[in-house]
Amino acid sequence: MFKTITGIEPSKKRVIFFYGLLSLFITLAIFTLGLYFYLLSDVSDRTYAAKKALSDRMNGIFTELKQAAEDSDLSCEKADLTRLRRVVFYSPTLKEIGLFDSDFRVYCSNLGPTDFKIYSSIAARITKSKDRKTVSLVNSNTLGESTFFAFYQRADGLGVNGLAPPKNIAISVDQILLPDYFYELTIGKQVFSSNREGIGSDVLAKQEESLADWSMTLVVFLPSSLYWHHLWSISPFILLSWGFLFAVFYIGHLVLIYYRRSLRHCIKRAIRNNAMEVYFQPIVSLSEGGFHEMEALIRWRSFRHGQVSPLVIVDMADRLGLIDDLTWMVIRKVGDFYREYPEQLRDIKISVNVDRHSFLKDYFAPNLSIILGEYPELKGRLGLEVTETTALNSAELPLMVSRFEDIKALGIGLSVDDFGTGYAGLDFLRRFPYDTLKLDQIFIASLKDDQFTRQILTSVTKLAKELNMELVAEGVEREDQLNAVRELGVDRVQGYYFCRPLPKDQVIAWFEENAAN
Ligand SMILES: Nc1nc2c(ncn2[C@@H]2O[C@H](COP(=O)(O)O[C@H]3[C@@H](O)[C@H](n4cnc5c(=O)[nH]c(N)nc54)O[C@@H]3COP(=O)(O)O)[C@@H](O)[C@H]2O)c(=O)[nH]1
Repeated sequence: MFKTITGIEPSKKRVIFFYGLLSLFITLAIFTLGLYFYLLSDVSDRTYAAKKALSDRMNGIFTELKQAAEDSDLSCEKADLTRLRRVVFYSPTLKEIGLFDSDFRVYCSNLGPTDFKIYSSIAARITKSKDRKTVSLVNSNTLGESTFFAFYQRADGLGVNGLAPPKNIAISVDQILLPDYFYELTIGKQVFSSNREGIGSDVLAKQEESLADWSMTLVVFLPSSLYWHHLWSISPFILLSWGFLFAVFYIGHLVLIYYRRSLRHCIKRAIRNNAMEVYFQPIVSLSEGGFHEMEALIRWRSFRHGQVSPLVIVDMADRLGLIDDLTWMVIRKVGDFYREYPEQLRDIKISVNVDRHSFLKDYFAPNLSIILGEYPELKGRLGLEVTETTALNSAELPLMVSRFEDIKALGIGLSVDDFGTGYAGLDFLRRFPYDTLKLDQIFIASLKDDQFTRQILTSVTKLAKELNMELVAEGVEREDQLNAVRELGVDRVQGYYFCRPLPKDQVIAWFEENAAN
């Protein structure tokens, strides 16, 4: 049995392999995807930051150009030259600055008077722009090929142009994007600054921002090499997380196994799976010398915990909120027993133990009626033994009387179990419509030698008879106890003296054997 069941459980090696693989898969999924999404968000944030820095720099350049244009006239006098030189001296970007007239002729620069015409295409863009500003990449005699030019024209036609090497402007982008990302910055279709040739691997993602005011576009590339580089650098952390996750899984697995093997869980599962057994103990009638009653008693042998006491089962079922499920299971098994041995059990009543508090529940009697519908064999034969383990309060008392009446209306007999040890007093017997009173075995054990017990039981017996209740003496183990019970005038007896609780086939065999005698 043990081998069969442990055979179902996966071996330790397989469990470790499974959780190892599962935790590795989850760790890799979290880190690889996490890194990918982190880089996507980073490239997007940094592209936006670069665009903002570029925009600030462009605004700075035009502020400088406006300063240079202030109070200028067309003379290129000393004051003009001084102003132009001061702007260039303090500018972080501009290397040269010039003034042009309304015909777009540059007549003055910080180097002195000059005379050349601005390209007509640029002049047209200045005229068309809404605030008479534009930028361009043009050759310059002083700064060489692809020099950055910014143009601003006042409303009266006087304009200022500033020259800068592209790297002076691109530095604001470089500071934000390098060395992680590659980018290309264009003005119109002309490439203004770019390092995209250096990518050297696949591009994992691309982010684009445009600065419409300056016709600039910034495209930023996320190279796959950056992704792999980061993944490699966090690999020790990945390994640690794998180990941690594996430990969490494995400890969780051990806790689950521990819980599944716990008595609490085993009892829960056995009740849910109908996996408990019911034993039956005959009750003998002394006057008739026969037996027409039995008590159904729960029995359960757990694979892990061995034979479990019914007291433990009942207590745990109560704590798990499964006490009623236990009762339904026992009653159905009694129904099955009648079905299996219809002939042998034709004249036999069987009683089942029920905690008194179950009767207070409003679904109890209706559920019982449903089970009687499922098992018509139980009608007129089923009895309930009410165990009185806790006291009833004043609100519960009248409710209990009405519940008892509902149950009796279903044709079910009611007995007071363990009379004398629970909360059932003499007053109870008068109030509740019990059919049978079962004297607890503790009194039977001391009946012969204890006069006080004898006196109590004599009055109880008298009262029971007055109330038309049947009496059963529980726990009769020896002949002297049987004689004492007989002397008391109790007719029906239950105890090891006659028969211990037995499984259904054995109790049927006992019946057949004893009926023959
Ligand atoms: N709510 C439910 N309670 C149940 C159910 N099945 C049992 N029980 C209750 O558990 C208590 C212990 O039951 P158990 O160990 O089965 O003991 C019963 C008999 O085996 C025992 N007995 C009978 N004859 C003798 C005897 O001669 N000597 C001796 N020492 N013991 C004997 O007595 C118990 C009879 O119980 P009861 O008549 O109910 O008092 C017990 O309190 C059960 O009620 C269940 O399905 N539901």
